[in-house]
Amino acid sequence: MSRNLKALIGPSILNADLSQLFEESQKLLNNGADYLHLDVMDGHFVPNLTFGHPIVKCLRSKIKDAFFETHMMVSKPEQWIAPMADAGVNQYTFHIEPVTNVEDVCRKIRESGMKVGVAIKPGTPVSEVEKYISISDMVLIMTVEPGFGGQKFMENQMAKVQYLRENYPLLNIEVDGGVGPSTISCCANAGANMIVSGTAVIGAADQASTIKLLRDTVQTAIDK
Ligand SMILES: O=C(CO)[C@H](O)[C@H](O)COP(=O)(O)O
Ligand SMILES: [Fe+2]
Repeated sequence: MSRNLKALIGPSILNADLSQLFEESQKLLNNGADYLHLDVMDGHFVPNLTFGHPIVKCLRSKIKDAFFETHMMVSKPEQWIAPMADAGVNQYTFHIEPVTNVEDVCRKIRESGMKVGVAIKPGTPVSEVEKYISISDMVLIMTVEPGFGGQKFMENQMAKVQYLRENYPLLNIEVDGGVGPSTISCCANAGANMIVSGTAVIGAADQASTIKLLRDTVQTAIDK
């Protein structure tokens, strides 16, 4: 795999104690998280609700320097670009499934100063997202049906990751859903370099060593 790639671990705070969002986030960063993955759900694209830009803005006011990725599980990603940029988001990752003009959304995200992530659900073919690689900074391959934390990792999604890694050696490929110590080798060997892990990290007795294990496993595969 290309040595120019970097293993990055972005814990998801979805299943954390959200009444303590700042403390939980700071703890993850103190324990070695490379970035924070913030799951935004609108109750329409997915059957669940979380939080939006006002909460992200509050978190940003207390955490100045961490990289924030918002995973936008929403039906109208275009609607939230400006508010999320204003809230201090660094990367805006959105699902392409409900969007008719993906190029337009990518351009608007970039113009607002954020990095662009494009995401697909397990049922969406990788060819659907491949079209947008040249105008994106990262592709997210979901390894659960989006909507809830704590679900079982879908190993059959690794074929998509493998295909992308073989064809795009320098692409940032993120996996999200059911990823933890027992499934990380699978992700690392397929070629993912950006790892979202929610339940496995939040619930770990030792967060720092869990984050380190995830990162070391992925970096070892990259350096092979
Ligand atoms: O996008 C998501 C769900 O839609 C979450 O990021 C994901 O589920 C992470 O949590 P876990 O590691 O517990 O699966
Ligand atoms: Fe997510």
